[in-house]
Amino acid sequence: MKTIDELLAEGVAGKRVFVRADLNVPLSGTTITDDGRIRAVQPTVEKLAAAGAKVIVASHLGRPKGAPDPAFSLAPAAARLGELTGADVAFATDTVGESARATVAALTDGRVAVIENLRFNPGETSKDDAERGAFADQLAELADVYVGDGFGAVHRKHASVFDLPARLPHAAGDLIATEVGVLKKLTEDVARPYAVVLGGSKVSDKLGVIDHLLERADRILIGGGMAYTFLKAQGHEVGSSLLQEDQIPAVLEYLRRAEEKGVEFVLPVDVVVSEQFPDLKTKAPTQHSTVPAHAIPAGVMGLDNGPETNKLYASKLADAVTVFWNGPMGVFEHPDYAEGTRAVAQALVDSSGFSVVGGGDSAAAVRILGFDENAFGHISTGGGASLEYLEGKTLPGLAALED
Ligand SMILES: Nc1ncnc2c1ncn2[C@@H]1O[C@H](COP(=O)(O)OP(=O)(O)O)[C@@H](O)[C@H]1O
Ligand SMILES: O=C(OP(=O)(O)O)[C@H](O)COP(=O)(O)O
Repeated sequence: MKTIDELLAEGVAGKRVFVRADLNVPLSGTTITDDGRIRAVQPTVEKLAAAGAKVIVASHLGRPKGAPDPAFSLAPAAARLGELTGADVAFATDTVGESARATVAALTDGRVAVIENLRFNPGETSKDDAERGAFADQLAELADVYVGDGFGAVHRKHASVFDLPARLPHAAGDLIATEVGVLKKLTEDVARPYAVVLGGSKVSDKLGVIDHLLERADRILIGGGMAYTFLKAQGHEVGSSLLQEDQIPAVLEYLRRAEEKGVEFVLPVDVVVSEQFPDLKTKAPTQHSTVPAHAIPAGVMGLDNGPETNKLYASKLADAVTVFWNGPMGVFEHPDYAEGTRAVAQALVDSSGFSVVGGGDSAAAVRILGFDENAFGHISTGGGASLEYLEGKTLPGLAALED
């Protein structure tokens, strides 16, 4: 992979450089609740701008349905990038249309523009190679050089991640280089016990990693929205909790193999439940209670690990020498459901082992809950991306930068 410094040595002054970032930041309305992913790509953007490039920053945000949707606009992220870099950042209100073309044409050397959410175009995420390729062709017209630095999205075979770098001279940005450098160590000989904590809500995306973890980890702790498919598989009712019913046979197989291999599987023993999903905008206090994980009443949903689970998980992490954690333990965005996530973060801070926290929301959670980033071994901007990297899968966005 060509590094950004090698690219700079070749000279980028006056060139239009397309930076595929991951600016998929958590928002409350139009307010960014954690800007970590923007800060993470800032060094690459600033290096290119300082070298006189015309920098075009592109990203997805959320999962819009292939059409413009103001709720998923990148405008707040563009404004924040401007504040962080202390320079004007132009914003194009489309991705490959008139606004993008005019915005890029107006860029002078050393200036930066952000184009609108790539996923407003159906070609970005299409499974059809030709449709993705056609969108990549349009993106390629905007730029002379491609820099891949959206680590959080490198596991996606999307037009801007996979097809576009094949059409332009390309290099990897500093963020990708750092992320791969740290995660690579976890694929080599890890210091044991090696514990992995999995939670969050992208259950169908992430359950598959357990297949691999059964060969690597000593302990697997499951929480957050991931836990209920396991509890259901064990025969417990889970009310209206997040559930991936079609994965129950796979989960049963994971539990069986874990026992066979002596991998310790740890599930919540109690959970915090409520009849309704909380309002994350007003954060209004909710009616909630703690129940045993094997006795979740009908009509309620599990929204956090309970206090007994928090103690149990802290004890399982206390002597772990290597820990990888992806996915919050609850709906941490609301104070009534943040304790499980806080407890895992605190356990990692208290432990002397090496901990990697990965994922847009997990990384945001530790910062929003007030933990010092430096208390963790590494905070990765990618959840799904880091899990798939650890699995040893070929990541489209890294493979595309190889040659
Ligand atoms: N029990 C739960 N039910 C529903 N959502 C949950 C639950 N626990 C955690 N979540 C949600 O999971 C989201 C993060 O999941 P995910 O995207 O998989 O993590 P990451 O971005 O760290 O990879 C958070 O927004 C959080 O509110
Ligand atoms: O937030 C992201 O991934 P993550 O939640 O696994 O960290 C990335 O921006 C990828 O987003 P996607 O899972 O909608 O493709």
